[in-house]
Amino acid sequence: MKTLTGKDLAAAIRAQTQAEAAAGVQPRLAVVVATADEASLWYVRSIAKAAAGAGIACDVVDLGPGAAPDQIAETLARLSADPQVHGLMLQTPLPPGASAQELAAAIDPRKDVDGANPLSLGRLAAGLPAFPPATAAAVLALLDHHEVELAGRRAVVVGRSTVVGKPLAHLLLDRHATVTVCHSRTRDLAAVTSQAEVLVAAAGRAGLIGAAHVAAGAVVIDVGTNPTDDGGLTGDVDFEAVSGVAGALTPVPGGVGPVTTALLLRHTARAANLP
Ligand SMILES: NC(=O)C1=CN([C@@H]2O[C@H](COP(=O)(O)OP(=O)(O)OC[C@H]3O[C@@H](n4cnc5c(N)ncnc54)[C@H](OP(=O)(O)O)[C@@H]3O)[C@@H](O)[C@H]2O)C=CC1
Ligand SMILES: Nc1nc(=O)c2c([nH]1)NC[C@@H]1CN(c3ccc(C(=O)N[C@@H](CCC(=O)O)C(=O)O)cc3)C=[N+]21
Repeated sequence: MKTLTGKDLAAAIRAQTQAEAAAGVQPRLAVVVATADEASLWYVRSIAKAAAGAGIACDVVDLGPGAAPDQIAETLARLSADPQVHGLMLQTPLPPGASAQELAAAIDPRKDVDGANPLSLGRLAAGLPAFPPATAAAVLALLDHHEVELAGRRAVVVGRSTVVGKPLAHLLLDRHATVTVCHSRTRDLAAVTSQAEVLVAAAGRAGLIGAAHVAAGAVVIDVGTNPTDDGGLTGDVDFEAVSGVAGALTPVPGGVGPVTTALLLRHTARAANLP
C-alpha cells in the first residue's frame, strides 16, 4: 500500500505561492472568525503562520462565538469593499442562527478564495472559472500529484457538504470520473463505497470507513479531521484496517490538511493579481 502524503506537495505549493506573491502586489487575506471551536481556531492559526512564510499578509477578524449574523454580514461586506483585501474567508462553524451559505453571499466572488459564495459554487457547477473551496481543490491536487487516473473511473464521495462533498463531486465530474455521492441517509454505505476505484471520505466521523467499505487496490482520500481524546487528530478512515486493502491511502494528519492551507494561500495570491 502506498501512503499518499501531502506535506511535500504543500511545501511545493507554498514555495510557488511565495514566488507569485513576491512578483506582484503583496496579497492580503482576511479571515473572519465567529467560533470557539478548537479545530477551526487551530486552522486559523495555521493559515496565519503559513501566510507569513509565503509573504502574504493575513488579518484575523475574530468576532467571537456570540457574534450576531448581521454583524458577521456587515464585516464581510466591509472587507469585500476594502481594496486592500484580496482574499476573504469566513470560518465555519458559525454561531447558532447564522447560515454560512447565506452569509457567504456577502463575500465578493473575486475575493472568495474558499469558494463559499453560492455564485462560486454555481460557476463551478457550470464549468466556469471560480475558486473552488480549498479542501475540495486539495483532494484533486493530491490525486494529480500522485498521478491517479480519474477519467472513466468510479469515484465515490462520502459527504455532501457545501465545503467539501458537493464541490468535490463537480471537480471529479469535470475530470470525467463517474461520481456517486453518499450521505447519512445512504442505505448500505459499504455496498456503495466498495464499488469505488477512488474513494473520498468527508463525513467527519472517526473510523467510519473500515476494510469492508473499500475495494482491493482502491485509492482512498481521507478528508476527515476528528479530534481524539488525547488531543490529537484522526480521520474518517480506519487507517490500520484499510491499509491492508487499499492500494493507496492518505494519512491524517499529514494528508489533505496541509494541502488545503497551501491552496488557500495560492488562491489569495491569484486573487491579488486578477486582471
Ligand atoms: N482537512 C481539511 O482540509 C478539512 C477537513 N474537514 C473535515 O472533513 C470532515 C467533513 O467536513 P464537512 O463537510 O464540513 O462536514 P459536515 O458535517 O458539514 O458534513 C458531513 C457530511 O457527511 C455526511 N455524513 C455524516 N455521517 C455520515 C455517515 N455515518 N454515513 C454517511 N455520511 C455521513 C453528512 O450527511 P448529511 O448531509 O445527510 O447530514 C454530511 O453530508 C470533518 O471531519 C471536517 O473536520 C473539513 C474541511 C477541511
Ligand atoms: N470555511 C471553512 N473552510 C475550511 O476549510 C474549514 C473551516 N471553514 N472550518 C474548519 C475546517 C477544518 N479545516 C482544516 C484544515 C487543515 C487542517 C490541517 O492542516 N491539519 C493538519 C494537522 C493538525 C494537527 O495535527 O492538529 C494535518 O491534517 O496534517 C485541519 C483542518 C478546514 N476547515
